[in-house]
Amino acid sequence: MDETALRSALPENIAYRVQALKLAEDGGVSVVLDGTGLGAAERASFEQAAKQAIEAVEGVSDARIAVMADRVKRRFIAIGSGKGGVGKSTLTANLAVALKRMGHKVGVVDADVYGPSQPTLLASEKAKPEAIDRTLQPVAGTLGIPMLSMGHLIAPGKALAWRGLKAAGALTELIEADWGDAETILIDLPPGTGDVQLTMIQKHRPDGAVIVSTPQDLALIDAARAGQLFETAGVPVIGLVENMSGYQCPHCGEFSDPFGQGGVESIAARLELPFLGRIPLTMDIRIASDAGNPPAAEDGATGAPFMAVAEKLANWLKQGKHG
Ligand SMILES: Nc1ncnc2c1ncn2[C@@H]1O[C@H](COP(=O)(O)OP(=O)(O)OP(=O)(O)O)[C@@H](O)[C@H]1O
Repeated sequence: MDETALRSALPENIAYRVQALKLAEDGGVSVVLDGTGLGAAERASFEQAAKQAIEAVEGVSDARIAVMADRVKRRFIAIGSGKGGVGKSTLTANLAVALKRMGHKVGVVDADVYGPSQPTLLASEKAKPEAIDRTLQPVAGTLGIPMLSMGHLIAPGKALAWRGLKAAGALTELIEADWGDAETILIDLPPGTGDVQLTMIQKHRPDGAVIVSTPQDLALIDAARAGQLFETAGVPVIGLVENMSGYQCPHCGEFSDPFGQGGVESIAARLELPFLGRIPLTMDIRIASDAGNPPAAEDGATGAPFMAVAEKLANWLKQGKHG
């Protein structure tokens, strides 16, 4: 029995992760495995399988297995808005599926304690996340995107009792969950600039923020305030998105601008922040998103504006700036 024989005793999916293997004179074996991309449950089962396989080799007295921690470089991107109901959750879900289709390893945290809607938008309402060693395990949403939502933790109708410090604590649990190999986590923040946002900024410091607003004046003022909160805390604002921008009547085809148009682009220019694009107000977006099938999951005109914003975000992620 030698180290080569011990390596070949390991199952193939474990053998290629061996970083070091040492056989001591007393027959004790230590193995170090690379745990990149493995969740807590997989790490535990790899550890057990490796121990069993090595200890089954004749002459081995004992096997000690160490699975090294995940070395994924992970970035958190906050999606915020000044006001509620401007489409922040819809944008988050569509950006997640768009990024996923572009090959990104993406995850979603729904931190919107006031109206957690990602379980609906990403079709994971029935899922119940488990905890392993007190670490939450994300559930699979649309296109298999790993996700966790305040909605998975809070019983329906109990959201009010969760505001303030409790919500901020829950946010930490969601952020520090077992994100496996996900490299980009989009965080759907509650609207405004309250406790959850402050915890996000002070404790978890996202790598960047996207601000969404409708074009009407009141929403714009609040969006500018949300943008400034991030900027002041040193969190780069990746850019502003104008949602519900222009409406085409499905009957007569005429375009109208119920909330005005171009307001977000001009406020972005005034604040010297990038403008990432506009998403029109369409019935298809609402129907598809609310049915757990965000339009960006498929090719077509409805999903195209989300894909365009996602490309700008992807560019920022690649270069740390806009190309
Ligand atoms: N571009 C759009 N066209 C049509 N409907 C939209 C569009 N964007 C969002 N909606 C609809 O508007 C409603 C509010 O959107 P959403 O929940 O994404 O907003 P929010 O800013 O996340 O709200 P909250 O304050 O609850 O967090 C939803 O019913 C959604 O389907």
